[in-house]
Amino acid sequence: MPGQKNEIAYVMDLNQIHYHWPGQQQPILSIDSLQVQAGESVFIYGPSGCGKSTLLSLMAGVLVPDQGSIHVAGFELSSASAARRDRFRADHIGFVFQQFNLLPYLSVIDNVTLACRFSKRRQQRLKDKSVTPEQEARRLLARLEIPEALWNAGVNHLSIGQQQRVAVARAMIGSPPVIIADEPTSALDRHHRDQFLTLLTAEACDSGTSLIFVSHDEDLVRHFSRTLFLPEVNQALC
Ligand SMILES: Nc1ncnc2c1ncn2[C@@H]1O[C@H](COP(=O)(O)OP(=O)(O)OP(=O)(O)O)[C@@H](O)[C@H]1O
Repeated sequence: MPGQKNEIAYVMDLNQIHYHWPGQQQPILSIDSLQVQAGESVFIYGPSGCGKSTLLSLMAGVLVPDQGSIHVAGFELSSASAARRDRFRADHIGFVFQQFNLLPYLSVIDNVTLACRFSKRRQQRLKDKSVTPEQEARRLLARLEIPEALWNAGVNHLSIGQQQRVAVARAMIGSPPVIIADEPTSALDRHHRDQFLTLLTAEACDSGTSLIFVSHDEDLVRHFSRTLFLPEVNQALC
């Protein structure tokens, strides 16, 4: 298959990446090599403005690098068309954004199952386990400690912390090989932040999903199996 590597060694494999935003002279990112293995949970941290969100957008195929290659689960995302990247992302990458991007006019359950409606791959993975999207949404919501009384409510009835966990359930449904999370804990107090990370990393570990999580908050390091300080990996000036 075009764009497919023969041997899938890494869930995320970046080589010789350069990226600069339009209108800027200097690249914001210049990374020789960065790999994430299947099942790893990797914490990427660094100061504000050092390029963490830009890196995640490249990993998710929202942006494409000026140079270099990005393979995700063996597929060369960096040379694929925009439409192919969008399809690949829906099937293989769960994205948890800073603002969660939940749909306010849908219930909690419908927000979670929506990810399956856009992806036959996610549906198929659930079918292989003889589970419906609704059953899996219920399992994930229970696992992430969303009270059952809220499952049919609109998402705007939920606290910020609950909305974050719904966003995680939506990212995880249908077992994508990788979850990418962009600083989703910034609005939480220390207790709720630790509780959220414990639930997120436990579910990722149990489902064999790799987790790539960025933050400027070094305190979160202990929740992850590996830590990267982005300014050390990034040869571009921060
Ligand atoms: N949409 C954009 N257009 C142009 N330049 C951008 C854009 N987004 C980010 N940048 C530039 O890239 C730099 C890195 O931004 P990025 O959001 O990746 O950093 P970050 O490490 O995630 O920061 P923070 O921790 O504050 O979220 C910014 O300083 C900015 O100059």
